[in-house]
Amino acid sequence: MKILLSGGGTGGHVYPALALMRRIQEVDPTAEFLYVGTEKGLESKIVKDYNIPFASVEIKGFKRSLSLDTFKTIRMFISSIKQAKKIVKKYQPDIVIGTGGYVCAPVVYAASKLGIPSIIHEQNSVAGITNKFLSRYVTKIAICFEEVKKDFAKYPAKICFTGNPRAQEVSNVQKKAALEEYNLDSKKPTVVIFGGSRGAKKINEAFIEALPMLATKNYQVLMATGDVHYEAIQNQLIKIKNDKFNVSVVSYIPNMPEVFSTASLVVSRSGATTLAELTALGLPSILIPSPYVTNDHQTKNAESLVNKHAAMLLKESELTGEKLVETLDELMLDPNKRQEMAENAKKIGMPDASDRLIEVINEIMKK
Ligand SMILES: CC(=O)N[C@H]1[C@@H](OP(=O)(O)OP(=O)(O)OC[C@H]2O[C@@H](n3ccc(=O)[nH]c3=O)[C@H](O)[C@@H]2O)O[C@H](CO)[C@@H](O)[C@@H]1O
Repeated sequence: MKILLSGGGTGGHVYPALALMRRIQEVDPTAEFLYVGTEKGLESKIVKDYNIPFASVEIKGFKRSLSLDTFKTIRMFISSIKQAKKIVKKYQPDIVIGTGGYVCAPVVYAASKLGIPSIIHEQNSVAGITNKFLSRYVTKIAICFEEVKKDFAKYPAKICFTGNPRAQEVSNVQKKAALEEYNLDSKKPTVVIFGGSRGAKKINEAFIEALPMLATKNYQVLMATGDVHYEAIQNQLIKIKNDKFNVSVVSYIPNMPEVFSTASLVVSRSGATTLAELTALGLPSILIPSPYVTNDHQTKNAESLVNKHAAMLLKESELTGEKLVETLDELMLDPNKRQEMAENAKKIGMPDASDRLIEVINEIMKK
């Protein structure tokens, strides 16, 4: 079977496609893959480590307000459909799977116009613009939250509840000492802090403010700042650093499933793929939704855990260094509370999400 995958912009759209690919490779080693993304998105970096061919189309997202740029973007979108059609015709996939981000729009649309079956995977509790646009053209719509059904209300027969493939991937990872490569001790209670796949300025600022307080704790911290913020953070660290710090700061954590397997608590944005990982593993978390996303969907994502006592919510508007440490202490000094949260998180996890999605693919292929 030849499968064309497309998803991009941020890690939350890329990792689900790659997790699904890895599971398909396990059950069908003869399956072939092509990944289509953009050169500028995070996918061009991430996919390199997965040993599959990568093709790119040139496209950018639409800005909300109308300007001269809008016309350029429309021209680029039309040209990206032509590029995508060329790629699809050449590769001749049996099925095309889009996991969100604007790059999917021309790719999945082109596939549908060429009569190739397709699936979109919506990770969030509120559908993205690209997936809403594509819902009309695709064969199936795979979802992870019941709440998102209303966004695809015109096509109820296409909807299938699968969960996020990344959930299955992380839950199958062998627990191992992954923290030594970050100069930390895998036996010590550890908090992992990151602001989604690209980092979050406000979380980084609170972390810097919290740093002198964190240095005195009996738990350790692994912090990922995001590539674009790393240099600025490094400069700040140099100013305040002393040798006693049990804190490690990196720009990105490439082996997150392994790191999660030894973490005691996670502090992060509430991107849907991260939440799928936390619930599959049963990891307690403090969620700081990004207020800068469409329809405030990260708050809705976070609430789906918080309402079930599976996570704590901390609003970005209330985030300071002191508040961060106070909230961390509340959980890190109370293992019972963490345990309760972990159990509640695990109850909502979907550790068979890839298998469910593979079943949908097989059903389509049979027809
Ligand atoms: C600003 C924005 O539009 N964010 C969206 C984007 O977020 P974003 O890309 O941040 O998505 P998620 O939080 O869902 O996923 C991040 C992924 O990157 C991984 N990771 C992160 C940091 C790191 O150092 N190493 C690493 O491997 C995480 O483990 C996870 O697999 O896609 C998500 C999924 O559609 C949406 O819910 C988010 O709202």
